[in-house]
Amino acid sequence: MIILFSLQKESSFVKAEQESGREKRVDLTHREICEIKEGQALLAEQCEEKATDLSKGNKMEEEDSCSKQEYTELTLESLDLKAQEELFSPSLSGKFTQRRFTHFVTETDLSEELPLCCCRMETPCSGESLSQTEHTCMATESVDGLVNVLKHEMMRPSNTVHLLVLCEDHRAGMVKHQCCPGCGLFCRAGSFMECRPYGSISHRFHRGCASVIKAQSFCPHCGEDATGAQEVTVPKTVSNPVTVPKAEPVLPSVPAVPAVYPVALLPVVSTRPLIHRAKKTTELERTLLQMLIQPPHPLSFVYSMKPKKVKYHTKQLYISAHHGELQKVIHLLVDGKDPNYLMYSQNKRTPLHAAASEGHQEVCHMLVQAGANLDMFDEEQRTPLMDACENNHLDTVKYLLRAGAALSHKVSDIKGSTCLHLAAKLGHYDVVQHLLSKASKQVNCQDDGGWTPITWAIEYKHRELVLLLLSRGADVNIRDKEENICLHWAALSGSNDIAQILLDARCDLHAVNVHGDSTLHIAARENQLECVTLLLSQGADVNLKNREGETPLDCCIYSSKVWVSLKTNKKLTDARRSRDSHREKVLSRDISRGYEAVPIACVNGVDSDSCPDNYKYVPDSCVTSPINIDKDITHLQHCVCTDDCSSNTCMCAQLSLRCWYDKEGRLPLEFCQKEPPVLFECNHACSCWRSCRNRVVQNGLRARLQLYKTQRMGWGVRALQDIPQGTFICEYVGEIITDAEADGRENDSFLFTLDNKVGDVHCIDARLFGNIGRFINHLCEPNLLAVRVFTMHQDLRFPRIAFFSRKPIQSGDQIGFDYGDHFWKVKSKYYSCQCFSPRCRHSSAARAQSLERVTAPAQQSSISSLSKFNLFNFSDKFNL
Ligand SMILES: C[S@@+](CC[C@H](N)C(=O)[O-])C[C@H]1O[C@@H](n2cnc3c(N)ncnc32)[C@H](O)[C@@H]1O
Repeated sequence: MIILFSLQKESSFVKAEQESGREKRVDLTHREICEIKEGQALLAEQCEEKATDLSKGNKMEEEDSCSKQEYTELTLESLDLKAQEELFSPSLSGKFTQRRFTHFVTETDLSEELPLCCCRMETPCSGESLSQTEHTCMATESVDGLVNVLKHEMMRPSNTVHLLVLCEDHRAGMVKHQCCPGCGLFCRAGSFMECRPYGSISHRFHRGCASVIKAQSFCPHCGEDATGAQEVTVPKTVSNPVTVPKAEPVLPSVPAVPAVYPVALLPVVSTRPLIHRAKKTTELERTLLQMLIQPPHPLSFVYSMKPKKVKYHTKQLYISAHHGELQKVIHLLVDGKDPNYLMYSQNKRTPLHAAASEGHQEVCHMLVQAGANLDMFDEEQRTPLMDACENNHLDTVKYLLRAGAALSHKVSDIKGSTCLHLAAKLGHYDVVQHLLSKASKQVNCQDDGGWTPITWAIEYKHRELVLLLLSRGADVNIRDKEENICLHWAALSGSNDIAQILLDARCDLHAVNVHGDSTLHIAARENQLECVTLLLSQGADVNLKNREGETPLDCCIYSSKVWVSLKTNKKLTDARRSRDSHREKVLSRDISRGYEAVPIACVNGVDSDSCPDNYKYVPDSCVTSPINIDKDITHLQHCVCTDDCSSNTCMCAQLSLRCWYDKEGRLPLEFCQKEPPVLFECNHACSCWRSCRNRVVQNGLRARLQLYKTQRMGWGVRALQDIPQGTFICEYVGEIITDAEADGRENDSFLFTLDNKVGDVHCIDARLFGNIGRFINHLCEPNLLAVRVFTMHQDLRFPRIAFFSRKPIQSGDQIGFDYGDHFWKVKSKYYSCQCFSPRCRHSSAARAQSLERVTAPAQQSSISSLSKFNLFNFSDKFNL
């Protein structure tokens, strides 16, 4: 019983049950025999005949029931004598004999052999047998086109010519290889080719005949290189030749007659042309067969079968072929029964179908020789070769292929299967291997369901066959009509080790079919625990939904082991995904695009936001409208230092009372953080070197920082190294705009006021153009200190805003400065501070408290003194 499962759920399973051809046919055969027993004239006649045979002591019954093995032994015995004779005969080439003998005792694969002669293979024809035929030698002498008929014995130089009844003289000539294997004419006079491989006996043949039997380059007798053969001319000695028109030596016009040799010894040539030339045995064939089967022979029961005047129905040919009754088959063929008879009650199968499905190779050969069509279809479009493949008869498969049977036919009634599909389905390893050796391209041939041979091997768990097919190029990702791939089928059949093999062969674990079912859906639905475990371990998605919205968990049996396994995996997967979602992803290696001396990476471990890209990173402040900054070099105060500007005599340092930077370039611990002085660094008008100590901010960013996503403050900046107090961290860079323009800007979250108390007020807006400073958040306990610094110009309206570490900062700490009370006064309407410092002054709780304090005048002064440094004069701009 073959059940073709659809991979769809139970409700939509397409189950197609079909009777296996073999089982079905066997049943029907029995039925037919029963019918016959019930009174059909045919069998009655046969029974009667058998009874008569038995009473006469006829051995036919025993012979019929003789097993194939017994038959082989008998024939081997008889032929062994021949082989031995050949082996030790001084007249034969040892090589030739060895080839034939080896061939005889080993394999039947004659297709690879040279088409050599069989001049020494006599049919065991005794004088007694000949008494029933005409006592006429059928040998024909060829003397340059003239032929002369001579006397008796039964031989032929090759199977391409008829068996000839020969006289003793011609038998001797045949044995001496004087008969041309191409045309069967004796070469004793006239011109012909002679090959003398070993000097003693010459092998004779016609040059033209050699090409007819495809032996142009070698002697058709011994197989030796024919270039050494010579053309010789022997004077005519025969007095009364029968004159016939001169003609090129050609093959006999009738098909080759089946000789009663064991099939293993019969040279097999493609019988296709013969099949097409003759559907039925000719009169001549029948005569010769009759001659062969008439005489009893001491070595082979084959020849002991006596002719009986029995009239068989052609059906008997089918039945005998099915049962492997070789003699009977021969007898029936001689009797003129049609080898292509269609057995209507058996799906229009032919006798060749019957013999092939049972592996009766020798019967097949007889039928083929008698004109049976190798590629005859039965009602299911099934050929004899398919039957042999399906029933694992390797030798018969080999024979039929050698004889020319086609491999690529498809069976229409069983979903377009080829021989490979049929053999793969049933796990016939050797047959599949042989078929692939003959037609490797068919390895991925799809049947009507879109299934390839490997699909069938997988479904039926033929592990070794799967490996074989993979090694021969089977594609594991070919999709069938439902878009399943091989792994779906392994999941369906629950074949864990095959699934592993397929995964190793890069079968797609995540493929889904037309129903959206993954391999895990299939394994879960089929309750295949081991497969489920394997697929999960390989990373199959336990949460994947099919077209109906079902996950694998929804498909399996509730509380089953598969369910527990999937449930556990789901929990672990969900937990891992949750963890993964928090794992930081690097969104940018360097947001400064190389403009800073150290790269600034951007990471996000909080959400799926990508790197901020709504601004342009610039390393220095810029303008977008005309702003007149005094950069006149003659207006610059500068030093004339000859040292490294570390002394108090440095003019630049004197501007800010002293050089504040220590030799490490840091602000000293005593630097006033409450009211930081304005710093004047040396400039290009100075006499000192560019490397003097009084240049830090102008040297740019040096600390290793990272832009990262905070939990509650949007993007923020953290240190990636421990930073000592007083270290320059970065500048607040942006677009320099007038205060009036700043007031008109829609987004005021990035404004830093440069309130200098000396002239026009300007701001730095980092909203559209900015550096890492624009991401620094407010901390109520800030670790940064904002300091005004002048470097290349000294226009007091436009100080640079430089952040220094107010205290030691540890690697990983968020850096932040105090935005000032005014900022929070404005922004607290929208949000509160999220710094979560114990001393947070702008959290919602802190704000509520401060509202209470507003009524207490004593504390108001303390607030105003605190806000002095970070005083926001107007709006929500950061202020120094
Ligand atoms: C100069 S930006 C700082 C970078 C900003 N976090 C971002 O994602 O672009 C200022 C904005 O950051 C947010 N912010 C800064 N410090 C904060 C704090 N302590 N609490 C809540 N929000 C803060 C506010 O939205 C504020 O308007």
